[in-house]
Amino acid sequence: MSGPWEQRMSASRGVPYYFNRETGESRWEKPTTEMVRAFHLLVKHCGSRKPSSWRQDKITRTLEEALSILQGIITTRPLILGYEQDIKSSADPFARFKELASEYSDCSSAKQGGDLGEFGRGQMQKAFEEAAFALQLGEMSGPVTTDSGVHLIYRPK
Ligand SMILES: Cn1nc(-c2ccccc2)cc1C(=O)N[C@H](Cc1nc2ccccc2[nH]1)C(=O)O
Repeated sequence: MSGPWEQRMSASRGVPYYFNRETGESRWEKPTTEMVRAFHLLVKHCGSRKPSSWRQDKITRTLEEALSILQGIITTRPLILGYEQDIKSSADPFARFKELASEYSDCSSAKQGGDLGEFGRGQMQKAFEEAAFALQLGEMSGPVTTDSGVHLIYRPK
């Protein structure tokens, strides 16, 4: 069984149950092992769960500023377009996404272009998981907010 789930035997009932070693969750029904591969660009803010990153020791921007940087209203870059518009108007959106994630994402996955690899349900923060699983292949999300900050998510073809 791939992903964080493992099958265990219930001593009291004498039947198998499923334990998620990442979240500590147990359930009787066998979890679907649907997995997705996603990349993301994270802009943290002062209220983020961990308001620091490889880019900035102490992140002080507000949530509003993080959102507008992601959507391109206030940009700290020479380009007039924000990240989201920039990627959408690019000849190769996925290549552009990885370039911007490598340079601007506040997640340590920036080192590999924002690649989070494959993950199943129950591994990422719920809002991120729902958005990632709802994307079609080759599609990018709009801004997705989690406790970590504001994300753009890309599901490669
Ligand atoms: C979930 N994850 N994978 C990596 C990662 C993956 C591949 C290579 C290096 C790091 C980093 C992280 C991570 O939680 N990073 C956090 C920020 C963050 N919070 C997230 C919430 C949901 C999905 C991705 C997220 N990344 C941090 O650096 O403060």
